[in-house]
Amino acid sequence: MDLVLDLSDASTALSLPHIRYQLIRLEDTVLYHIIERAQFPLNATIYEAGAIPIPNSHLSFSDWVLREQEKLQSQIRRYQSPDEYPFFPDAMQPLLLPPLAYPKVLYPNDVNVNSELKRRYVSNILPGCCMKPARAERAEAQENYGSAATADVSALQALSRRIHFGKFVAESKFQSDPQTFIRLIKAEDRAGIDAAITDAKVERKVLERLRMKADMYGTDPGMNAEAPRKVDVDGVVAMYKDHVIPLTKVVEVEYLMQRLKGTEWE
Ligand SMILES: O=C(O)C(=O)C[C@]1(C(=O)O)C=C[C@@H](O)C=C1
Repeated sequence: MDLVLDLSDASTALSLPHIRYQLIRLEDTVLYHIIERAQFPLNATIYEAGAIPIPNSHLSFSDWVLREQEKLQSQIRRYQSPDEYPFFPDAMQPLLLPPLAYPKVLYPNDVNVNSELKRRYVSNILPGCCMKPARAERAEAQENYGSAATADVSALQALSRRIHFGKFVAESKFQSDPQTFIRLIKAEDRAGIDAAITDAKVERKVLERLRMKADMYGTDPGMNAEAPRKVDVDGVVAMYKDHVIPLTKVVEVEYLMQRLKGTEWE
């Protein structure tokens, strides 16, 4: 799979402006896939295990589609890329293509917040982003079950990639001030690490820009300016404010907590 971060040399890969540029670019990817998903009703049935019978599986329909996609994509190197993490690590298959040699930019770690992301996606993000008239009037449409689950795969993968980019942000911040981070990590001071990686001004800018993008991308040129947007703009902002940014910070903190393992930092 393509890696949007330029890994050809480690200093570019870990430059904070470069990483932030990629985070901004990923906003477009996330928004695009959420807009695609929002054209279908919520279809809560597809998230309920057992509601749609699947031979030899107890998974919900949506989970089954995601797991099968991951099985396939694992064979074509998707999860070799250091910014891609599976939702179903147990589904990984042997590679069909020869492995790629990515330069080692990140410190070895097992941080993966995808289970929590998927839980929040189903219970909060999706109900918040689907348009309200669609929620009320188009409660279920079984003819869209496949389309909705397919759109979920793309949306979840884009969100996961954005959130796990936190590892590159954390590595960059660590390298710019190792002494501070080593002290906090050794003290297991997660709250202190969280405070050290937080930049409230950048977060405000992310949310302002996202509101403008959701409003713009959710409108067609020539459409009546008052017409409903293709996606719930407040829902999109809440998705980032309450879930995407907080989970990115969890990834940053947990990555840093593992950053000194096996090293002899003094
Ligand atoms: O850009 C950064 O410095 C990040 O750590 C990323 C991010 C975000 O998720 O957008 C998270 C924490 C910071 O407070 C600001 C922004």
